[in-house]
Amino acid sequence: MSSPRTSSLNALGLISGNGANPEIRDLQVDSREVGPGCLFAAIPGTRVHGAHYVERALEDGAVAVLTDSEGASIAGDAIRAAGAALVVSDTPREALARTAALWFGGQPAVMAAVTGTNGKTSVSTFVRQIWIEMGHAAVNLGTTGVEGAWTAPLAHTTPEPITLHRALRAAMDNGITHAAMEASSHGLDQRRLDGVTLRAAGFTNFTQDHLDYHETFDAYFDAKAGLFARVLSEDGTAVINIDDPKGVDMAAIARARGCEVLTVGRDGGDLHLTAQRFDATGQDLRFEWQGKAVQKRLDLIGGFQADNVLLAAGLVIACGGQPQEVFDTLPHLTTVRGRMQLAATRGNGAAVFVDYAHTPDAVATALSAMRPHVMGRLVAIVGAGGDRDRAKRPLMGAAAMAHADTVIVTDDNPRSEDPASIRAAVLEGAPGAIEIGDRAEAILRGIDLLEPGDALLIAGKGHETGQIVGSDVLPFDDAEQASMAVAALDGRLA
Ligand SMILES: CC(=O)N[C@H]1[C@@H](OP(=O)(O)OP(=O)(O)OC[C@H]2O[C@@H](n3ccc(=O)[nH]c3=O)[C@H](O)[C@@H]2O)O[C@H](CO)[C@@H](O)[C@@H]1O[C@H](C)C(=O)N[C@@H](C)C(=O)N[C@H](CCC(=O)O)C(=O)O
Ligand SMILES: Nc1ncnc2c1ncn2[C@@H]1O[C@H](COP(=O)(O)OP(=O)(O)OP(=O)(O)O)[C@@H](O)[C@H]1O
Ligand SMILES: N[C@H](CCC[C@H](N)C(=O)O)C(=O)O
Ligand SMILES: [Mg+2]
Repeated sequence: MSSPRTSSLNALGLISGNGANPEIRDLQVDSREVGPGCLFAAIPGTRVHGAHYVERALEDGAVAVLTDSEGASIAGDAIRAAGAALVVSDTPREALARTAALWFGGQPAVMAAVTGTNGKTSVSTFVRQIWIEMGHAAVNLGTTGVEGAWTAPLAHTTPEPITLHRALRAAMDNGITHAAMEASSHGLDQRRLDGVTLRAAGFTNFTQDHLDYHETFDAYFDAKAGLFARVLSEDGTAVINIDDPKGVDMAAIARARGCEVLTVGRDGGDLHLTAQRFDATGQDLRFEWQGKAVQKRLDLIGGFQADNVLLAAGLVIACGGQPQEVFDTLPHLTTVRGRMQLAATRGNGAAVFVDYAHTPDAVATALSAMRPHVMGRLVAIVGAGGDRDRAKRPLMGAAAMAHADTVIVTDDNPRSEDPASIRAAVLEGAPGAIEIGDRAEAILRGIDLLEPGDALLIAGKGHETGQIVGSDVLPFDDAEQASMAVAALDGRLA
């Protein structure tokens, strides 16, 4: 991966209060990673101010520190005593994002980002699939890592700017011309993608999640709105699901800045879904593009995937794709890993799906989306993550009870919390549900319940390959467990 080996502080757009302009050899946001010639970004965190680690960074060779006024008052003396440069910014996270963009000096030429409570991974994956079908070298970047014509693992949905721009530069160096990325609310709030140049930005929907971090719905909305109010430039296009009332607000925010807006929806819009017909393997869609009817096959389970696919098509069009060519790719789209993924089928024909629903709205959406594809009973396995929004737990239980015939409550990444108390919170909203803490056993029991025509949705972990208990990550893959359970049960019955 190529990036500049050195740059001066000023060439990175940063000015030191003492006029120093040292040669910069690396950027770091964590003092533990700092080495000689490094610019250390000492930013205020949720637990501690990074400025408390400046002395350690200076000892390890930092030659410049980017921070805010609070950081300057904590560490200014040490920085001056070491003769290092001190750059003070009111918005140090944004300054870091712009510095990282300049440092790595390149990204795929055509980029789109998508935000919303649910559907970001799905939409960005469909955008990538459409681009690839159209012959472009494309990737999507987010919860499932960098996927497509070039791949790399990522630890976060929207990585912090240094990791993000390193990945974008590496993608570009590997010939990638098109990239679709997820903009998480944490990422937007922390300005992680403020250095990315976007042709288009998309909005899926807005419901409850992450209130542990944002605290109020207003703060959560404002974080997401940052994509249209700040990150998308004025010559970019906002592609908005206007069925969600918050989409109408997002469109107004984008329009007020002079951005073009392309609307998508069932109630109307430039790209307007007018009819859907479901069968066992997918659905037929009828939609209108600027008033002209189009009909296409979609080999995807779940009515909501049509909303995601049309939003993706809108983003590709907003990035310059020719609409008819874009629509012709839709029958070739394939399941997004861990999203309404058919994981196994029992000998009696009953189907087992794995899905990443981990919010109340997603649980309701995923289960109700399965109904038209299922003739018999619908069984759901749900759980909620530890160290995450506690308020969503009973609501997830209630959503499962409202939309499935049988509900099993199990564990999903308890992290540092007591798994039994997380289950108890989910069960508050799901009285009468079956409680089975061990996820493998829950899957086995769920599959054992299936009769001909029934279906099971295993919600919450999707593509994940581990169960996080304490600080350990124990190997666990819902799809693999489902296949093993089907083999064990049908083998026994045969
Ligand atoms: C809650 C949250 O988002 N935290 C992010 C935040 O860390 P923080 O504010 O808690 O950091 P802190 O511990 O207070 O430390 C403050 C600063 O001191 C620095 N430090 C700390 C210790 C040390 O020894 N030396 C040092 O320099 C830290 O690097 C940090 O810059 O800033 C850090 C640096 O940018 C991020 O790495 C970190 O993400 C953590 C790892 C995280 O897990 N975030 C999750 C919740 C997240 O972002 N998830 C979203 C959404 C997922 C979804 O949509 O479902 C995602 O985009 O992945
Ligand atoms: N348009 C949608 N409306 C409602 N629910 C959806 C929609 N798209 C996906 N979902 C549900 O949300 C789950 C997660 O989807 P996806 O991974 O695409 O969302 P995400 O926004 O990327 O999530 P994360 O915040 O974890 O990154 C899916 O498995 C499905 O259950
Ligand atoms: N990436 C999201 C979703 C995780 C889904 C679920 N498996 C959980 O652990 O809560 C998060 O970290 O909140
Ligand atoms: Mg995602």
